[in-house]
Amino acid sequence: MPSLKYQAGDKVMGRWPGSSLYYEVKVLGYDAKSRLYTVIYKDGTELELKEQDIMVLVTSFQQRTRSRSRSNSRSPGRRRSRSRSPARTTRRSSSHSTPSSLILSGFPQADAKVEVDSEKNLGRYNLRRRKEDGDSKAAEAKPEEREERSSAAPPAAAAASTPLDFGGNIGALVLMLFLPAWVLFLVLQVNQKDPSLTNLPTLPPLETFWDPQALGFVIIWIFFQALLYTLPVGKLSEGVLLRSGRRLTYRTNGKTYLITLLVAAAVYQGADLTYIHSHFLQLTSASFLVSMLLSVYLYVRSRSAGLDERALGGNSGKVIYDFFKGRELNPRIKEFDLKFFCEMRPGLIGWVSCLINVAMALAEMKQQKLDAPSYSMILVNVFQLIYVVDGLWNEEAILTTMDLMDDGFGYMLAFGDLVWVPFTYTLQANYLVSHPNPLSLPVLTAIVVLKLVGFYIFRKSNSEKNAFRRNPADPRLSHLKTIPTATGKSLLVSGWWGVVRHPNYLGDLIMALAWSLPCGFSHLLPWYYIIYFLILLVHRDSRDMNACRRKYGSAWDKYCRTVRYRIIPGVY
Ligand SMILES: NC(=O)C1=CN([C@@H]2O[C@H](COP(=O)(O)OP(=O)(O)OC[C@H]3O[C@@H](n4cnc5c(N)ncnc54)[C@H](OP(=O)(O)O)[C@@H]3O)[C@@H](O)[C@H]2O)C=CC1
Ligand SMILES: CC(C)=CCC[C@@H](C)[C@H]1CC=C2C3=C(CC[C@@]21C)[C@@]1(C)CC[C@H](O)C(C)(C)[C@@H]1CC3
Repeated sequence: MPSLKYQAGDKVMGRWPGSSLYYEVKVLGYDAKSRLYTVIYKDGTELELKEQDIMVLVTSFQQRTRSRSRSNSRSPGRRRSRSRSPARTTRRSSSHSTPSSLILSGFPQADAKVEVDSEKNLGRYNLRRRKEDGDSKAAEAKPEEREERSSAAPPAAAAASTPLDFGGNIGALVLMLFLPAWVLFLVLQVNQKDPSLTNLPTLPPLETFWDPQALGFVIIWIFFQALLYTLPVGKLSEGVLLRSGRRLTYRTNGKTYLITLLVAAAVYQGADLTYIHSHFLQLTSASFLVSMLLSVYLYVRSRSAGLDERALGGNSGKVIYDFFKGRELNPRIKEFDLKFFCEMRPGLIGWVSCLINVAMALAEMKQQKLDAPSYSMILVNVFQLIYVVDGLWNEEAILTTMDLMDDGFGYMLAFGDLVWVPFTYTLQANYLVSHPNPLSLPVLTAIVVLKLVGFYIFRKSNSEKNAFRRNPADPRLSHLKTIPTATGKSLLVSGWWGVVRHPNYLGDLIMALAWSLPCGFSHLLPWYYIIYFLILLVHRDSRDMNACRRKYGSAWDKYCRTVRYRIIPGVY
């Protein structure tokens, strides 16, 4: 490569894709067509980088010399503080010719210009490779060592260059208009005697949508849940390490309150919950209003969030897209985490525990003049109750999901949590109120077995990944094979995560099937959930694949080669 800036064999600093972190890499070659350098990181990860993502390596000698001269000019106080905190970044000397990106020796500082602290940085980055991939414990570090190393993993600042999902601004705008319209369609359609596709509902007069009492109930419900969430009862759990270098704590007390609510509902049965069924449209529009106000609040406050507090995917600078996707990663009012609260409490608990689904069962009894809910209704209620109780029981596991780790909190999740989940995930129960579907015992048994199989796969796979991410050295996981990655984190390649790349989605989809089956095959409407869910999870899977490809580079490719299927073994 004669006329090139970097030659094969050169040791340089290469930017880690999607981040502002630079690590030592060796140049392997250059592709004139794509104008990309192939480089290899110290752990063996090979990536292709643009020239602007590469810079000259600052050697330990140069570094030491500069550090010495710099530290000589520093106040003793500053020197002391540096040696006490090895994870701190160092300021770039003005004479240094490297780009103003970040090369980190520890936690990233979004707005700081820092320089290569190569000795320390490389020491941390120089991962011990496994003798073989299957030798899981040989190369795994102690948890505290792992924690330290993983501090180098998260990208420094929310890059505006992160690829846009959903078709960017236009796609986000279309979705923002389409999603509420779709909810409205479902809510109106399910009340039709014949909810088939050839019999579309007519739009009711505008004043039907507005009911101050319904708005009052929605606000009271949310504030009641917020009050329960803030009481100092229950466990405090730690979230994952953030790019800002912080770890947030969450009060994971959902199950305590779910039990309290269920007991309270069983004891106090005087309330006429059928109000929920008869005012479903008004409750939906009231919740939509609340989610809209919340989204505006979230967008406005995100303007004062630091770069390292913004989601990588929601900080594009495109107003509509960022409003939809969510700009701030973990918006909090003091210790009150808005995203965690909205995702786990008002909508989720409202969905099943003592409100919407139960209200549908009561409405069915009233409308069909039954002494007890039908078997189909009982199945749907019990299945979804299991799902929500499980979610709250394992609340801590949500801290390692995409929503909590990667997605900002904006319209998508605010609307999803407060409108989409409570008012569309209840569609099967809503449908059964006026469209009975008697079940024979063998069919009922088959559906129960299907649900249990789905639940088993869902729970086991989610718990396996959560346990591994929390403590990779957990002795209960010692039998699992892993692939090391340049970030210091490993990827599970056997167990559930060796079957397909998203075994948890597989379990979730099987459960979704079991939720629709009790409604029979007379209409497509109650099957909407599984169709939507399939689209959501396939899209989510590809978003995650792209994000992991950016995070883990060739280690991810290796994982994909080993575990070939994404969600359904042998099919997809
Ligand atoms: N009912 C509903 O409407 C919905 C339910 N869900 C459910 O929520 C749950 C969470 O889903 P979601 O947040 O989308 O995704 P996951 O819980 O699957 O999280 C994906 C992350 O897991 C890590 N990961 C991926 N592969 C591996 C591996 N081989 N070894 C170790 N870690 C790995 C990666 O993060 P990293 O490496 O950074 O840790 C990746 O970004 C699922 O069960 C899903 O079915 C999701 C959406 C909607
Ligand atoms: C179309 C649209 C607006 C999509 C928004 C998607 C949200 C509805 C979902 C994104 C991820 C979710 C999760 C759950 C509910 C649905 C949303 C918010 C979840 C809380 C359900 C209960 C599970 O046990 C779970 C905790 C694993 C799950 C987490 C993801």
